[in-house]
Amino acid sequence: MLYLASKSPRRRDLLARLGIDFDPIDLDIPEHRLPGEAADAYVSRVAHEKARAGLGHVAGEPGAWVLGSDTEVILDDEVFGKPRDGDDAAAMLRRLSGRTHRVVSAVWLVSDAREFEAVSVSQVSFDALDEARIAAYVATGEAFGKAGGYGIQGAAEVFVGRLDGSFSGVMGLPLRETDRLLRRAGLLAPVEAVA
Ligand SMILES: Cc1cn([C@H]2C[C@H](O)[C@@H](COP(=O)(O)OP(=O)(O)OP(=O)(O)O)O2)c(=O)[nH]c1=O
Repeated sequence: MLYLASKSPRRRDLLARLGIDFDPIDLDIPEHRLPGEAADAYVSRVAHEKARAGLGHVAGEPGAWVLGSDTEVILDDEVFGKPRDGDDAAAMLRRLSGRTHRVVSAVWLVSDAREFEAVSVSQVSFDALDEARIAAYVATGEAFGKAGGYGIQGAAEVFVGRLDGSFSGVMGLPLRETDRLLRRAGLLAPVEAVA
């Protein structure tokens, strides 16, 4: 049985697109970067902690696998998590305006016996945003609950001049990488080699 350790409705929708049955597990894992911890290592650690905590939830169930994921926006080694409030969201968008940032999504698939990780890194270039656009976007409410204070799958897509990477990865669960993990674990059939 596969479990998804996530409260995120987006992750649930994305995983469902891979055509695999799973049950979601609601968890609240604290997300705090440790002093001196590299940004990418932090994303990986949090995703791992989510997956491991999910496994703790279903402890003892034979054959249980748990998927956990974390997504962060990273600019100049600074990690932008989910905004605290509207001012925080506007401040993040001001910093992202006219620049290219990275979006890192780490995915861990864990069982009692084995663990696999995949990481998706995307480069996202934002157009220059003026105060009126930032205020209008924050007023839509879309910024909340999303790393960096924006959702590429919504109205913020118009800010994106260029995306080099994975659209689903930016949204929270990179589908190609997750599909590969599930195949490595034997939860989906291996892909036949094409001659
Ligand atoms: C950059 C970006 C992030 N996001 C979302 C994906 C993640 O849900 C969220 C980052 O927060 P996360 O801490 O990765 O995830 P979460 O708290 O929403 O869910 P859970 O820990 O229960 O799995 O930001 C978008 O939906 N669109 C985007 O364009």
